Amino acid sequence: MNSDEIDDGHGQSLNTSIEIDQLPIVSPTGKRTDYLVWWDYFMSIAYIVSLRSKDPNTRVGACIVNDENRIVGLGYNGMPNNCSDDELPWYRMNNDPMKIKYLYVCHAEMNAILNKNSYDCKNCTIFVLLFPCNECAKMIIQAGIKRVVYLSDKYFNDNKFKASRKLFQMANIELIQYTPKQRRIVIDFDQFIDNKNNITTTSS
Ligand SMILES: Nc1ccn([C@H]2C[C@H](O)[C@@H](COP(=O)(O)O)O2)c(=O)n1
Ligand SMILES: [Zn+2]
Repeated sequence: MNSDEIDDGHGQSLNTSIEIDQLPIVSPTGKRTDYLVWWDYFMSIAYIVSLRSKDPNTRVGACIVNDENRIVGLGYNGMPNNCSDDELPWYRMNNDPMKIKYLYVCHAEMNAILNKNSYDCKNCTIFVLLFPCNECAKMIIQAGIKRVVYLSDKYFNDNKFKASRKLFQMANIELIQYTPKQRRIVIDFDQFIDNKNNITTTSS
Protein backbone atom coordinates (compact mmCIF):
# COMPACT_ATOMS: atom_id res chain seq x y z
CA MET A 1 0.00 0.00 0.00
CA ASN A 2 1.23 3.50 -0.79
CA SER A 3 0.17 6.58 1.10
CA ASP A 4 0.78 10.28 0.50
CA GLU A 5 -0.59 11.18 3.89
CA ILE A 6 0.19 9.36 7.16
CA ASP A 7 -0.18 10.32 10.79
CA ASP A 8 3.19 10.98 12.54
CA GLY A 9 1.83 9.76 15.90
CA HIS A 10 1.03 13.30 17.01
CA GLY A 11 -2.04 13.69 14.83
CA GLN A 12 0.02 15.59 12.24
CA SER A 13 -0.08 14.29 8.69
CA LEU A 14 3.18 13.67 6.88
CA ASN A 15 3.64 13.71 3.14
CA THR A 16 5.58 10.56 2.39
CA SER A 17 5.88 7.80 -0.11
CA ILE A 18 6.79 5.32 2.68
CA GLU A 19 5.10 2.00 2.05
CA ILE A 20 2.48 1.67 4.78
CA ASP A 21 3.68 -1.92 5.33
CA GLN A 22 7.19 -0.55 6.00
CA LEU A 23 6.02 1.88 8.66
CA PRO A 24 7.49 0.98 12.05
CA ILE A 25 5.16 -0.05 14.85
CA VAL A 26 5.19 2.88 17.26
CA SER A 27 4.21 3.51 20.87
CA PRO A 28 1.57 6.11 21.77
CA THR A 29 4.36 8.72 21.82
CA GLY A 30 5.51 7.72 18.36
CA LYS A 31 8.61 5.85 19.49
CA ARG A 32 9.28 2.80 17.28
CA THR A 33 8.99 -0.45 19.19
CA ASP A 34 11.03 -2.82 16.97
CA TYR A 35 14.48 -1.58 18.07
CA LEU A 36 17.08 -4.19 19.05
CA VAL A 37 17.12 -4.97 22.76
CA TRP A 38 20.63 -4.81 24.22
CA TRP A 39 21.37 -8.53 24.18
CA ASP A 40 20.08 -8.91 20.61
CA TYR A 41 22.27 -5.95 19.69
CA PHE A 42 25.44 -7.45 21.20
CA MET A 43 24.75 -10.94 19.82
CA SER A 44 24.07 -9.40 16.39
CA ILE A 45 27.45 -7.66 16.56
CA ALA A 46 29.07 -11.01 17.44
CA TYR A 47 27.33 -12.47 14.39
CA ILE A 48 28.51 -9.64 12.10
CA VAL A 49 32.06 -10.03 13.46
CA SER A 50 31.93 -13.78 12.68
CA LEU A 51 31.46 -12.92 8.99
CA ARG A 52 35.12 -11.95 8.87
CA SER A 53 36.12 -15.57 9.62
CA LYS A 54 37.65 -17.63 6.79
CA ASP A 55 36.80 -20.93 8.49
CA PRO A 56 34.92 -22.97 5.87
CA ASN A 57 32.94 -24.90 8.46
CA THR A 58 32.22 -22.71 11.47
CA ARG A 59 32.34 -18.93 11.81
CA VAL A 60 32.29 -17.68 15.38
CA GLY A 61 32.14 -14.13 16.69
CA ALA A 62 32.49 -12.78 20.22
CA CYS A 63 31.59 -9.42 21.72
CA ILE A 64 32.75 -8.39 25.21
CA VAL A 65 30.62 -5.78 26.97
CA ASN A 66 31.26 -3.99 30.27
CA ASP A 67 28.67 -3.32 32.99
CA GLU A 68 27.76 -0.02 31.31
CA ASN A 69 26.80 -1.74 28.03
CA ARG A 70 29.96 -0.49 26.37
CA ILE A 71 31.72 -2.84 23.91
CA VAL A 72 35.30 -3.44 25.04
CA GLY A 73 36.36 -6.29 22.75
CA LEU A 74 35.44 -7.99 19.47
CA GLY A 75 36.88 -11.11 17.89
CA TYR A 76 36.31 -13.90 15.39
CA ASN A 77 38.05 -17.23 14.77
CA GLY A 78 41.07 -16.67 12.55
CA MET A 79 44.75 -17.33 12.12
CA PRO A 80 47.27 -15.36 14.23
CA ASN A 81 48.55 -11.99 13.07
CA ASN A 82 51.21 -12.19 10.34
CA CYS A 83 50.42 -15.89 9.80
CA SER A 84 48.90 -16.14 6.33
CA ASP A 85 45.41 -17.64 6.33
CA ASP A 86 46.08 -18.48 2.69
CA GLU A 87 49.00 -20.71 3.65
CA LEU A 88 47.81 -22.27 6.91
CA PRO A 89 45.34 -25.16 6.56
CA TRP A 90 41.57 -24.84 7.18
CA TYR A 91 40.95 -28.61 7.13
CA ARG A 92 39.13 -30.30 10.04
CA MET A 93 40.88 -33.59 9.21
CA ASN A 94 43.89 -34.52 7.08
CA ASN A 95 46.31 -37.44 6.60
CA ASP A 96 49.07 -35.04 7.63
CA PRO A 97 48.36 -34.18 11.30
CA MET A 98 50.14 -30.85 10.81
CA LYS A 99 47.51 -29.84 8.28
CA ILE A 100 44.49 -29.35 10.51
CA LYS A 101 43.20 -25.93 11.44
CA TYR A 102 42.85 -26.56 15.19
CA LEU A 103 46.64 -26.39 15.66
CA TYR A 104 46.73 -22.82 14.39
CA VAL A 105 43.39 -21.00 14.59
CA CYS A 106 42.75 -18.41 17.31
CA HIS A 107 39.26 -18.72 18.75
CA ALA A 108 36.84 -15.82 18.69
CA GLU A 109 36.82 -15.44 22.48
CA MET A 110 40.62 -15.30 22.65
CA ASN A 111 40.71 -12.62 19.97
CA ALA A 112 37.98 -10.61 21.65
CA ILE A 113 39.94 -10.62 24.93
CA LEU A 114 43.27 -9.79 23.27
CA ASN A 115 41.64 -7.07 21.15
CA LYS A 116 40.22 -5.35 24.23
CA ASN A 117 40.16 -1.56 24.10
CA SER A 118 40.01 -1.16 27.87
CA TYR A 119 42.46 -1.69 30.73
CA ASP A 120 40.77 -5.00 31.65
CA CYS A 121 37.63 -7.11 31.14
CA LYS A 122 36.71 -7.28 34.80
CA ASN A 123 32.99 -7.90 35.49
CA CYS A 124 32.28 -7.94 31.73
CA THR A 125 29.90 -10.18 29.79
CA ILE A 126 31.05 -12.04 26.67
CA PHE A 127 28.44 -12.65 23.97
CA VAL A 128 29.54 -15.55 21.77
CA LEU A 129 27.78 -17.60 19.10
CA LEU A 130 29.11 -20.95 20.39
CA PHE A 131 29.80 -22.16 23.93
CA PRO A 132 33.49 -21.61 24.79
CA CYS A 133 36.05 -24.43 24.77
CA ASN A 134 38.28 -25.21 27.76
CA GLU A 135 41.18 -23.07 26.50
CA CYS A 136 38.90 -20.06 26.05
CA ALA A 137 37.26 -20.74 29.41
CA LYS A 138 40.67 -20.35 31.06
CA MET A 139 41.21 -17.01 29.32
CA ILE A 140 37.67 -15.81 30.07
CA ILE A 141 38.09 -16.62 33.77
CA GLN A 142 41.59 -15.14 33.99
CA ALA A 143 40.40 -11.97 32.22
CA GLY A 144 37.80 -11.38 34.95
CA ILE A 145 34.76 -11.88 32.72
CA LYS A 146 31.78 -12.79 34.92
CA ARG A 147 29.08 -13.85 32.48
CA VAL A 148 29.00 -15.89 29.27
CA VAL A 149 25.96 -15.44 27.00
CA TYR A 150 25.92 -17.93 24.13
CA LEU A 151 23.58 -19.15 21.40
CA SER A 152 24.64 -22.73 20.69
CA ASP A 153 26.15 -25.49 22.78
CA LYS A 154 26.40 -27.90 19.83
CA TYR A 155 29.68 -29.41 21.01
CA PHE A 156 28.36 -30.11 24.51
CA ASN A 157 29.38 -33.78 24.40
CA ASP A 158 33.01 -33.00 23.61
CA ASN A 159 35.35 -33.21 26.64
CA LYS A 160 36.81 -29.77 25.88
CA PHE A 161 33.37 -28.26 26.42
CA LYS A 162 32.60 -30.43 29.44
CA ALA A 163 35.87 -29.13 30.91
CA SER A 164 34.97 -25.51 30.12
CA ARG A 165 31.60 -25.90 31.80
CA LYS A 166 33.33 -27.41 34.87
CA LEU A 167 35.81 -24.49 35.03
CA PHE A 168 33.02 -21.93 34.69
CA GLN A 169 31.01 -23.57 37.47
CA MET A 170 34.06 -23.69 39.80
CA ALA A 171 34.86 -20.04 39.05
CA ASN A 172 31.23 -19.01 39.55
CA ILE A 173 30.88 -17.63 36.02
CA GLU A 174 27.25 -17.09 35.02
CA LEU A 175 26.27 -19.10 31.91
CA ILE A 176 23.22 -18.09 29.88
CA GLN A 177 22.02 -19.73 26.70
CA TYR A 178 20.21 -16.89 24.95
CA THR A 179 17.49 -16.91 22.33
CA PRO A 180 17.35 -13.54 20.53
CA LYS A 181 14.02 -11.72 20.45
CA GLN A 182 14.62 -10.97 16.75
CA ARG A 183 15.76 -14.27 15.21
CA ARG A 184 16.37 -12.78 11.76
CA ILE A 185 17.76 -9.31 11.09
CA VAL A 186 18.16 -7.89 7.58
CA ILE A 187 21.10 -5.63 6.64
CA ASP A 188 19.91 -3.60 3.67
CA PHE A 189 22.69 -1.22 2.54
CA ASP A 190 20.70 -0.41 -0.59
CA GLN A 191 18.45 1.97 1.33
CA PHE A 192 21.54 4.15 1.95
CA ILE A 193 23.08 3.89 -1.53
CA ASP A 194 22.00 7.04 -3.37
CA ASN A 195 23.10 6.16 -6.89
CA LYS A 196 22.71 2.40 -7.17
CA ASN A 197 24.08 2.36 -10.72
CA ASN A 198 27.41 4.04 -9.98
CA ILE A 199 28.96 1.66 -7.46
CA THR A 200 32.61 2.26 -6.51
CA THR A 201 34.22 -0.45 -4.42
CA THR A 202 37.42 -0.50 -2.39
CA SER A 203 38.06 -3.86 -0.79
CA SER A 204 40.36 -4.66 2.16
N1 LIG B 1 33.45 -21.27 21.11
C1 LIG B 1 34.13 -21.47 19.95
C2 LIG B 1 34.05 -22.71 19.26
C3 LIG B 1 34.73 -22.85 18.08
N2 LIG B 1 35.49 -21.81 17.62
C4 LIG B 1 36.17 -21.94 16.32
C5 LIG B 1 37.36 -22.83 16.24
C6 LIG B 1 37.32 -23.31 14.80
O1 LIG B 1 37.86 -22.33 13.94
C7 LIG B 1 35.83 -23.41 14.56
C8 LIG B 1 35.26 -24.76 14.86
O2 LIG B 1 35.50 -25.56 13.76
P1 LIG B 1 34.64 -26.90 13.50
O3 LIG B 1 35.18 -27.92 14.45
O4 LIG B 1 33.19 -26.55 13.74
O5 LIG B 1 34.93 -27.22 12.05
O6 LIG B 1 35.21 -22.46 15.42
C9 LIG B 1 35.56 -20.61 18.30
O7 LIG B 1 36.25 -19.66 17.85
N3 LIG B 1 34.88 -20.47 19.48
ZN1 LIG C 1 37.94 -21.72 22.34
